[in-house]
Order: sequence, then C-alpha cells, then structure tokens
Amino acid sequence: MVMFSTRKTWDLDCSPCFQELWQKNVSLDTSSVKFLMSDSDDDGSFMSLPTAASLQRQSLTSELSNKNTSNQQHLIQFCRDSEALAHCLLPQQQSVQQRLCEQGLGEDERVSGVEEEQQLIAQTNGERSYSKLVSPDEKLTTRLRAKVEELEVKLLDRTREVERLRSELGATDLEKQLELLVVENEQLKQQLKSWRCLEPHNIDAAAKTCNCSHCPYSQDAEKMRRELLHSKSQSQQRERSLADLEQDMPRKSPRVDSLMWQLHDSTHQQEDYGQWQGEAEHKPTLRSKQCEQELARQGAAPPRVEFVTQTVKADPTDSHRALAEVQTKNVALQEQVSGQRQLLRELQTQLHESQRNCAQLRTQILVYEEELQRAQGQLEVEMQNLEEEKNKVIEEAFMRAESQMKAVHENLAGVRINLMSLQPALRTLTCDYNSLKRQVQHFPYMLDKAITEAKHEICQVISEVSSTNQELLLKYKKEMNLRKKCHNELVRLKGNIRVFCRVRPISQDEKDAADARILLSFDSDDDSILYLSSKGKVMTFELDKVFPPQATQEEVFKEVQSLVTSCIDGYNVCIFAYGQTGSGKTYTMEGETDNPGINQRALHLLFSEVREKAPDWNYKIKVSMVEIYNETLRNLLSESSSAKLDIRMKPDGSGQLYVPELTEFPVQSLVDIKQVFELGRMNRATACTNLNEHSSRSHALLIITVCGLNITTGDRTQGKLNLVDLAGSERISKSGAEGTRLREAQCINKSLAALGDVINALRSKHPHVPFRNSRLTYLLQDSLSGDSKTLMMVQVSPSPSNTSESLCSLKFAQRVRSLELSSASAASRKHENLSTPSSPTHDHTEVDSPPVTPIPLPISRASSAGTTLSSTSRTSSGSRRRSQSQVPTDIHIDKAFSLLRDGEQDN
Ligand SMILES: Nc1ncnc2c1ncn2[C@@H]1O[C@H](COP(=O)(O)OP(=O)(O)OP(=O)(O)O)[C@@H](O)[C@H]1O
Repeated sequence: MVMFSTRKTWDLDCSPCFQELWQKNVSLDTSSVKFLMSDSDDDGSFMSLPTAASLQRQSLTSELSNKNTSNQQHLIQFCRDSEALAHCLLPQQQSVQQRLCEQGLGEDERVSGVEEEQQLIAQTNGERSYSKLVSPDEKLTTRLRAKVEELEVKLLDRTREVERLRSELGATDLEKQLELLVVENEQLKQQLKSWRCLEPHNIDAAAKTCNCSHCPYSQDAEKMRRELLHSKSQSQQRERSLADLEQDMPRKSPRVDSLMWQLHDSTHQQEDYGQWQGEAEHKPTLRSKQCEQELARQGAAPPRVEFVTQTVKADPTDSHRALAEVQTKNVALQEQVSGQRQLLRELQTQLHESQRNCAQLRTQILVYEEELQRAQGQLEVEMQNLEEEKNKVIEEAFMRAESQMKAVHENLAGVRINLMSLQPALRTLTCDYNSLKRQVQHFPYMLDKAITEAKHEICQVISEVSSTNQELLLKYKKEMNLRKKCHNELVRLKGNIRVFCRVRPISQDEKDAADARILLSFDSDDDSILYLSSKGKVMTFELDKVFPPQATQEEVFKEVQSLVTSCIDGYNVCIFAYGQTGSGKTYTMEGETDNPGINQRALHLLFSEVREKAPDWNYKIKVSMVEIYNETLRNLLSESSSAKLDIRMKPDGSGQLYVPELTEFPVQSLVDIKQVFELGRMNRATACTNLNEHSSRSHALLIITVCGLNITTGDRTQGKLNLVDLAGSERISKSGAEGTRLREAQCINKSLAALGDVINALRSKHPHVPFRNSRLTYLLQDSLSGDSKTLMMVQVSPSPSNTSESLCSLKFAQRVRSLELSSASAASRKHENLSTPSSPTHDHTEVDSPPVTPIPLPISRASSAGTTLSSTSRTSSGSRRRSQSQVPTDIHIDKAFSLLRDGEQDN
C-alpha cells in the first residue's frame, strides 16, 4: 500500500466516485495509482466514456464533418439521445454531488464517513463486510454501466445506421443530388446528342427525300419536324435550367460548407459535452471496476492489512467554489446546448428547404424526363409510321416498277420480233438506198440536163404564148372596135337624142281639188304612147319611153343605165330633166335620201362597172357640181359658194372648152358621193332664201368625168356624164312674174331655147351649132356634139290645172324626138343605101378618129312643124316605123320647133 499526496487538483464534479473513494481513504497500490493516473495529461481522460464508444463518436463526427453530414437527421437524433442521456445522468450526478456535499458539510460527519470508510476497508477482509461496503456504489455502477451499455448499443446502432446509409448513399444528400443531377445532365446530353444524331439528319433527310408535292407523307413529316423543333427547344430550355442549377451549385456549396462547419462545431461541442457526461458517467463505472478488480486482487492475495490513519483535511470553501464553478459551467453548457439546439433547428429548416428544392428539381427533372420520353415515344411512333409508310410506298413503287418493267419487257419482245421481221425490209431498203444514192450521184447532171431542156421548152412556149397573145390582142382590139361600132350604130339607130317622159303621181292636194279629172292616160300595149285630153281632144304623144306614175326610180334608171355605162367607154352623155316646176325633175335626178335618183344610181353603177373592169382598166372618177342661175355659173363644190365660174377655150388650140377653177372632186366610194352631194346642197342653200324656189329657177349640173387607162393595151378613154336638173319651164305669161322673177324666167327661157336650137342644129347637121347662146349649152358643148348621147327626161304633172304646161312640155319632147328620129332614120337610110359592110367611111371615122363636130344648121332655118306634130299626135296606136316613115324633112322640123317655141311663148 503506497500512500501519496496528490499534486493534482481533482475535478470532483467530474469524478465523484474517485472523490468518494478518496474520502473513504481507500488504499491503492502502485498499479492502481498508475491506472488511475494513466490519463493524467488529459483532464477528462479519467472520466472519459469507454474508448470504443468515444472512438466511434469521434469517427462518426469526423465522418460527418468530412462528408458534409448527409445523415444529419440521424446525427440530430443522436444529439437528442445524447441530450436525453445527459438529462438522465444529470440527477445522478447531482445526487452524487449532493452526497459529497453532505459528506463535506461537517468534520464529524466527514470523520464518521472516514470511519465508515475505514470500517468498510476493514471489512474488506471478509466478503460480507466488503459487500456491505460497496453495495451502494455497485448499484450506481451497475446502473451507470447499464446506461453506458445502453448508450453503447445505441451508438453501435447509430454507427451501423450511418454505415448503412453511407453504403447506400455513398455521399451526402447534396452531393448525391449533385451527382444525380450531373448524371441526369449527362444522360440528357447523351439523349440530346442521340436525338441530334438521329432526328435532324434522318427526318430532314426523310423530309428532303420526301420533299415532293405529290408525297402524301410530306405533311406528316412537316408536322413531326415542327414537333421535333419544339422538343429541341424544350430540351434546350432544360439544358439551360440544368446549367443554371450547375451554376447555382457552386454558389450553394460554400453555404452548405459553412452550415456543415457550424454543424461540425456544434457537434464538437455536443461531443465535448457528451464526452464530459460520458466521462462523468463512465469514470465511476471504471473506477468501480478497477476497485472491484483491486478488491478481487487483494482478496486473492494473502491478507496484508495495514491500517493507515490519515487525516484528510478538506477545505469546504474550495468545494463550494468548485461546485459553483461546476454549476456555472453547467449553466453555460446548457445555454450552449440550447443555442446549439436553435442552430440545429435552423440548420434543419435549411435542410428541409434544400430538400424541398431538391425535391422540386427532381420533380421537374422527372416531368422533363417524362416529356422527353413522351416526345421520344411519339417520335419513335411517328418514325415507325413513317418507316411503315415509306416501306409501303416503296413496295407499291416496286410493284409498279415491276409491272412497268414487265410491260417494257413485253414491248421489247414485241420490238425484237418486229425487228426480226423488219430486217428483210431493212435489207431491201438498204438496197433501194444504195440504188437511190447512185441515182443521186447522177442527179446534178440529170438535173442540169432537165433544166436546160425545160428552159428550152419554156422559151418555146413563151414565144408561142406571146405570139398567140399578140394575135389575141389584135383580135381583142378588133372586137372592141367592132363592139363600139355596133354600140354606136345601135345608139345611132335609136337616135343620139332620146326622149323619155315621166308622169309623177298625183298629190293628195290635187286629188282633193275640185277639178280632179284624169287627163293623162297610157297605152297598155305600148309604153311609148301617152294620151292627153285637152279641150275635148285626145292628143297622142309617142316618145321613146313613157313612165307612168307608179314607175319606180329603179325602173327609170334601168332604162338610163346603158347611157351611163357608155360614159365608161369614152362617150359624152348628157341627161336632162325637163319640165315645169313641181313636175318631178329633182325627184327623178336627185331622188330622196332612201330612194335616190339617177345621179346617185349612176355613180353607183359607174363604181360597180369600174370594179368589174379593174383587172384590165384603171379608172378615175371625178365629180363637179355647177349651178346656172341667171346665166351665171357657180361652183357648188368650192369653199366659197359665191365663186363665179367662166367658160374658156383651151389654150392648146384643140378647140375644147374648160372651166377654170372648177372643182373636180375625186370619188372612190359611196361615202365620197354623199359628201359631194351634201356639200353641193349646202352651197346651193346658202346662196338663196328659199331653196325650193331657187332650185326651180336655176339649172343644177352634176358633171362626172370618167378617165380610163387600159393596163394591157395602154389605151386611154375619157367620158363625161352630165346630169342636168333644168329650171322650171313654165311660161312667163302663166306665172305672171315681174322684175326679178321676170328676169329669171327670161333667162330660163333663153337657155331652154338655146338648148332647143343646139339640139336642132346638131341633129340637122347644121354647120353652125349655137352653143354660145346660153351658158347651159356652152357648158354642155362637148357633151352635146359629136357622137355624144343625150337623153331628155320630160317630167309631166298629172294635175288638170297643169294641163297646158304638160301639153307644152310634151309637144317640145315630141318635136325633139321627131327631129332626132328623122335624122336617125335618114342616117339609117343613108347607111342602107351606102351599105358597104367592109369599110363604111363614117364607121371608120367613129372608131379610129376623134368625134367630129357636125356642121350646125343656122337656127334661122327653123320652120313650123305643126302638121307633122298634128299628124304624129293623131297617130294613136301606129307603129314606130310608120311614124318614122311619116317624119318630114329637117327643114320642116326646124320650122316646127321654132314655131312651137314661138307659139308657146305667144300663148
Ligand atoms: N315619181 C314621183 N313619185 C312620187 N313623188 C314624186 C314623183 N315625182 C315628183 N314627186 C313629188 O312631187 C313634188 C315635186 O317634185 P320635184 O320637186 O322633184 O319637182 P321639180 O320639177 O323638181 O320642181 P322644181 O322645178 O321646183 O325643182 C315633190 O314633193 C316630189 O316628191
């Protein structure tokens, strides 16, 4: 037994058992002391928890600190358990302290306690006394040991749990989450890469391959492409969110680290506290064990009892101070525990938030994954559908191609057969080709030869044709001359001056008049006879043609058109309309707008005739319009309607007349004709106040000149057609005119008398024809002389009131016709007497030489023809031959004409 005084200040609060033993003055041997002092450097080692548990706790703490404490909940639970254990140990500690305090309160008690300890030590020599001595400590030790064992079990459980969790998780939750996120990110990237590898190329390629308007899958492919683009945009968004999360991780890691450090610190503090508590719990147990072992060892050894009596003086103040310090420290520790608890709650809250965020992120990732899987599934399904459709289309195309190929093969077989059959024909063709080739080689020579022969033949034919043509041309000219001669002979036989009569219809006023007798009648068998009842006598007038009132304009023109066409052949033609005012002269010559007269119809006929002869002849038609009023010529087609004209002899010595400044208007169409007539009508109307009266008192001449050129022969013709609407022929005595009217009437009578004289002179072959006696005859000189043709249209009114004027007009017409007929019949007789068909002198002259003006007879030779007229009038229904045979000589006719005019004027 070694007795020593300790230099060490024992923490009695932490080692109550030792203190208790110390106070009981337990003698310890060296080994026991060494054992007790083995952890002298460490204040807490003596009262530390069992080493395994301590190591486990340290390792757990270090692991937790190193691994960022993924199992913080377990740790929190462990801390709670430790805290609960501390709470559990605290009353025991307090009870021990209480007991120690009670032991140190009085010396007596302490002494008694020491004595009690000495007694206990004394009893160690016997089991009974020993058991009595250690029974309370044993109970406490047992209880503490049980607690320690329980804690060890719990620690082991926790350690296993931690190990298990570590093995399961391998890392903290945040690290695990990070790893999971990284793994998911990698997976997503791989999926995206695979999609990028698969979809764009394949689908775009498929779309490109199917990029045709007739492909039925182009719309599906387009729709899939749009969905793919949408999926790609979503995946890009998710990538971005993952990148954001990855970026957030570094930012959050320091915070987590700081939290882990705080947790580490708090754990260390807890650990220190637990260690302290463990030591507090464990040290007595250890001590008790050691005591037991020592007791057992001493019991086993030979009894060597030494009684040492030592007085231990304990300073109660120090104990109290120590106790107070311990209590203060305990309070501080409790405050630290509460602070650590608060910190733990905050950490727990943060952990919850982090876990919630992680759960949300996981949920989002799951949602994204589901969407991606769904999109991928749809894409796969659509790709599969497309693949099926593609295969189907390919199969159909293949089938079609096969069928077409089959048909092509069949055609090819047919073609081969045809080729086989065509080969002989080809051989034949080859032979023909070779023969043709040989012929072609000789073709230029043959062609030259043929061309030379053809040229020779053509030259021969051309010479023959030209000679034949010359003969035909000569024949044609002969025929033309013969035709002209025949025509002239016919006209001559008919008479160069022909006299027609037209009776206008009776007007309504004339019908309504009191005297409505019909004095004019016609012969139904002879259209040249007209009967006039006057003063109880019926006079018969025989003319070339008599047109009744119902005769149309067309019928009248039909009788005139031969004269018009002779104008184209180069004859001068003159057509007069003669008669009293209102007898229908203007109606016959000009007509009405919808029913034109001779003027317009003549021009139409000339146009049509000219068109018919157009291949051989080139004609030009010119038109002039002249008015003769009071022996004054007025140009009706000039711009100034008051321009007066003059008639002059041509200066070339030809003896022909011309009218200087006379407007000749070339006409080529009906439109031109209408314009000409409109202009003439306007000019005529501007010069007078009353057109009707003015037209009655003036002569209107429409002069149509037709110039022809035969393109083949070069022959030229020029004919003139004079269409004259004479002034009214009523007698002055009847009209009772005075002054201007008298002068107008005198001028009219003068011009009409001059016309009669000219006609008389012409037909009488008089050497002098008095053309210059009036402007009218002077102007019409070239159209009245020579072989010109003249037609007088005598207009007669059917009204009984106009009987005397009608009688005068008819007598004048009859006289002119008688004169003409007498000369024509005389000429025919002359032709008959001198009939030498081979070459009549007059005919030869008419054909080959220009017309010769006959020698006019002096007008003084005019004599009375009353008997002739009366005899003719009396011939009611005799034939023309009979009338011709009764025609008197020219002298008688002239006399009759003069007497007639004189008699008319006298009456
Ligand atoms: N054949 C006919 N058929 C129908 N009406 C006619 C015929 N002849 C003349 N007339 C009519 O008689 C009237 C007189 O005719 P028109 O003016 O032609 O006579 P005119 O002799 O020319 O007179 P003027 O000497 O005053 O010019 C006109 O209203 C005309 O329409």
